[in-house]
Amino acid sequence: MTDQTLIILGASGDLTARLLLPGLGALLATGQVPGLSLIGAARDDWDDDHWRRRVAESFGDGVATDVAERARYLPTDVTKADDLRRVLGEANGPVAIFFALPPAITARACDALLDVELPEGTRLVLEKPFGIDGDAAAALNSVLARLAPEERIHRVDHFLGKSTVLNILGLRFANRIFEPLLDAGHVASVDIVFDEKLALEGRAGYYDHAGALADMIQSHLLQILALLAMEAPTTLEAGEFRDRKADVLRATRLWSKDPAACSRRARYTAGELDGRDLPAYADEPGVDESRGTETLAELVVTVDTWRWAGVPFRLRSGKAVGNSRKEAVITFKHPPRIPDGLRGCDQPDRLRIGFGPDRLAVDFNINGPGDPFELDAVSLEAAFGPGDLPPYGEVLRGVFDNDPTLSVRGDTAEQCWRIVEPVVSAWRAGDVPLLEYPAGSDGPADSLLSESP
Ligand SMILES: NC(=O)C1=CN([C@@H]2O[C@H](COP(=O)(O)OP(=O)(O)OC[C@H]3O[C@@H](n4cnc5c(N)ncnc54)[C@H](OP(=O)(O)O)[C@@H]3O)[C@@H](O)[C@H]2O)C=CC1
Ligand SMILES: O=C1O[C@H](COP(=O)(O)O)[C@@H](O)[C@H](O)[C@H]1O
Repeated sequence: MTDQTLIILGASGDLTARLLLPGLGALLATGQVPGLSLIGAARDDWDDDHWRRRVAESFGDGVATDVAERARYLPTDVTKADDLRRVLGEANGPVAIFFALPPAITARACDALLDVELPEGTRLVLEKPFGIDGDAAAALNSVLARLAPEERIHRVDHFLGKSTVLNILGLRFANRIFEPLLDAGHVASVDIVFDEKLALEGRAGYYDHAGALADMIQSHLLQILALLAMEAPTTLEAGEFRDRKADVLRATRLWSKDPAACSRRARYTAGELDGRDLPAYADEPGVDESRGTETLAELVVTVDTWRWAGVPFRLRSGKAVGNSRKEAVITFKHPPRIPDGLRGCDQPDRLRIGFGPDRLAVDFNINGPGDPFELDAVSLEAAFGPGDLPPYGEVLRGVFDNDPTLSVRGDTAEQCWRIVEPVVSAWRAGDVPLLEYPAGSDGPADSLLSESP
């Protein structure tokens, strides 16, 4: 049994309670991380008992009770080196430091760590968005390089821990029938959509500074794009897998030189969603309306490679959307020639990879009942098997195994900012209007996604 310690900076936050601790509980329940101690740190004036109750509630009944009972909480300002030194002084064995903090605070905490001696083998685990823009991401990478070697820096993107997202690899590279068709010769467009019913949910402190573009598209959806567009790696070992993803993101740029033509931004107004009356985003507690933060973003990019040049990849994510649509849709070109006499072949073939519900569907045209020359659109569906672990459990397994495969490499994090930066500048300059949509609706009418949900 190897003793080690997980330190969670931002222990009182939403991420820690809702996703990180349940993921850790599920991982601990497998017995794969024996000897773990847990330390929580945030500015809140909590004590050990308060933190232990939160940990036990998030783990669930009877899960890793020894870890919950021994957990420590230290009131901490993570931007102060003395506070961080005190927290590290309580740790046993090698340490993993999880920054469950808003990105600007993470950067300040890393600066503070430069004045602290870190135990041998320390792993640094950073949340998305990585930095607040490209310059900040580059600066943060320089600081991190002084704190730990790249293989011990885990830039978390929990979408890479979702079994449905990882299924893209199996679907593409362990089957003969789809992969030969995935190129500009056959594919008309690729849509990656993550529309949520969730609204702000009390997260103004973080979200009002990030917005949908940084919160979802610059991070999660570009990672999905990388998996959908990458060349086949010979192995899923970290070095090669991350190289193939980096190839795609380096080749990705906006569809047009005019950000107004290839981006949309919008914000929800008051509305009703599943019986909940939601206030307008601008009226949510903690929101500064003058920031003009978007709650829905769309972006069209091209992956400028031999395989994909000319295929639009349309990325979209929105909050408080009535129809929770979470999927990647590959739309194929029409067949080059349909014999005269066959009717009803208007729908293009589509491959749909659902991220909730987790399902795979192939839409195509076959004989319907009755007239054999009249075709109907049908869908073949399969459910993806659930993963052993929730996404954060999967991500943490990589951290404890010292395996960075599922984390985002430093250069890739900077590329993701490079891709969205012309849009960020155009939005800041007011070149793209901030549209509105009622909460509970399907989003703004002026959408870049031609296909209706
Ligand atoms: N919530 C989610 O669904 C997800 C969040 N994330 C990422 O997780 C990160 C955190 O988000 P979230 O948990 O929602 O944000 P919250 O605002 O809920 O939590 C932020 C945490 O940081 C702490 N904090 C802030 N400043 C300091 C400081 N100077 N010293 C010590 N603690 C500090 C806060 O405690 P206090 O202010 O009391 O000190 C709080 O515990 C973000 O980068 C987000 O992108 C990623 C995936 C999903
Ligand atoms: O990172 C984030 O992801 C969630 C959506 O992910 P899910 O796994 O909870 O479905 C999103 O709601 C949140 O705004 C964002 O920060």
